Amino acid sequence: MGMTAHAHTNATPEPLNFPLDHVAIATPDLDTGSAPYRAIGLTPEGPDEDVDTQGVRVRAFMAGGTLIELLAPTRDDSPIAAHLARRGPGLHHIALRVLDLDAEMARLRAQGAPFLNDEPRPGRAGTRVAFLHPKWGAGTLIELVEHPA
Ligand SMILES: C[C@@H](C(=O)O)C(=O)SCCNC(=O)CCNC(=O)[C@H](O)C(C)(C)COP(=O)(O)OP(=O)(O)OC[C@H]1O[C@@H](n2cnc3c(N)ncnc32)[C@H](O)[C@@H]1OP(=O)(O)O
Ligand SMILES: [Co+2]
Repeated sequence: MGMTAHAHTNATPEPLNFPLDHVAIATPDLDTGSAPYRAIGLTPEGPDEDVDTQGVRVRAFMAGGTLIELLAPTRDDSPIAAHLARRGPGLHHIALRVLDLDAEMARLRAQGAPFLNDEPRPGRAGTRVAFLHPKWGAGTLIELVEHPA
């Protein structure tokens, strides 16, 4: 079916800019936060990962092509510890995948977008990440994430 729809049906698809990479959920405890996703039938992708520069431990569940990431704080000064204290557990941020993080940061900065970090920072699984302030994000903390080549 559909063989005539595209001239290059079997070609590797071009990687897209801005697909939804992950949705992140703050939890005081990864097992507690994971319970609903395990009950639904998802299983974690590999082992939990500590991202020391963000003060978080991450457990990722693949849901279709998008991850649901549970984030638990590993330090008192973790942004997740602050979030849990002020806003409680639940949705924390969304992350959009970009092909060239440095280029997207420069482009958005030229429009006045307020990045929370001056330079890209290490994220889970060898990624580089940058965050935009939730006020600018119309109430949502937005992350841009670039995967290793
Ligand atoms: C592992 C890695 C990966 O994906 O690979 C990760 O994701 S690490 C994920 C963890 N790392 C990060 O989140 C790093 C970036 N985050 C931060 O810098 C911080 O957490 C902020 C987002 C700036 C929030 O810190 P803080 O609340 O102290 O800032 P602020 O006082 O300027 O708050 C400004 C306003 O934003 C609101 N606000 C705070 N956190 C929010 C959130 N997650 N979603 C939506 N709104 C939020 C506050 O209630 C406040 O609103 P009102 O003024 O109306 O009260
Ligand atoms: Co994230």
